[in-house]
Amino acid sequence: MSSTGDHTLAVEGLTKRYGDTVALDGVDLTVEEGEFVAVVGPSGCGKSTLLRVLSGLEEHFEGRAAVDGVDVRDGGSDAVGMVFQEPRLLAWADVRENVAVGLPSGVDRGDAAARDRVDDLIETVGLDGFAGSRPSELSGGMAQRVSLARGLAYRPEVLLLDEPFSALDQLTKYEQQDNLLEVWAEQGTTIALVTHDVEEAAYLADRVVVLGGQPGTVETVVDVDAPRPRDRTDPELLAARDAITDALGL
Ligand SMILES: Nc1ncnc2c1ncn2[C@@H]1O[C@H](COP(=O)(O)OP(=O)(O)OP(=O)(O)O)[C@@H](O)[C@H]1O
Repeated sequence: MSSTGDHTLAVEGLTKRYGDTVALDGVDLTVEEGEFVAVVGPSGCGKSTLLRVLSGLEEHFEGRAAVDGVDVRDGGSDAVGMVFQEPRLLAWADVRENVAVGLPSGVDRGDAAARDRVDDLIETVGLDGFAGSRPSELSGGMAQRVSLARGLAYRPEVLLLDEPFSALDQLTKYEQQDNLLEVWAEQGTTIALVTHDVEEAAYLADRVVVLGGQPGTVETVVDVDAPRPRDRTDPELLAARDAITDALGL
């Protein structure tokens, strides 16, 4: 993938209503090219809604949302990839086919390089040996990793991730977080990641946006200054976690 856009995310005065429910209320957020931003907040504060607006899935909202320099209402940019909270796999297709769906259009899926790319991704997410399995044969955590591999297959320049590791056990979660950091470092991807996990947010992100309450507004933004590659026990990470936890009122 390569786009002519600026690989940024920009939201200004974003208000999103569902009937009488105000999901987001006047949210401003900018993510610079190559930056990794995490969004945390209590259940129902509008985190998924924010990603849905950015990915062009919501038509009706107030304010402005642009991805890769393109207003989402103008069709958005094809440099954007999204990994949804639920894996949304094709039930009739095996793991290999589900991952291949994520390859950019125009790529011949039968091509040797494309097959290698898919196999590499399956290995990266720790599912070698399951390439021929159907979604019904996978655990929730395995299905979530297929979904992540599908999102990465596209090599998006801007990646929107909605709780991509929520169904994983702790060890697998750590492995997948580190894999994502490798992809991010190699490809210079701009990432916005929604998570409930404060430790995950602090470990992965350059900045953590804390959304508060219902409706969702930006409560505070915590800069995570710990050097990379990060050590999970770095005192700066622990301090960032405390700042996020305080902002969440936990
Ligand atoms: N399609 C919809 N129709 C009606 N209300 C909706 C819809 N989608 C979201 N909402 C409401 O908007 C608010 C924000 O929802 P959203 O899913 O964005 O929150 P969230 O922070 O991602 O929650 P969670 O952490 O539980 O996933 C909630 O009150 C929710 O009930």
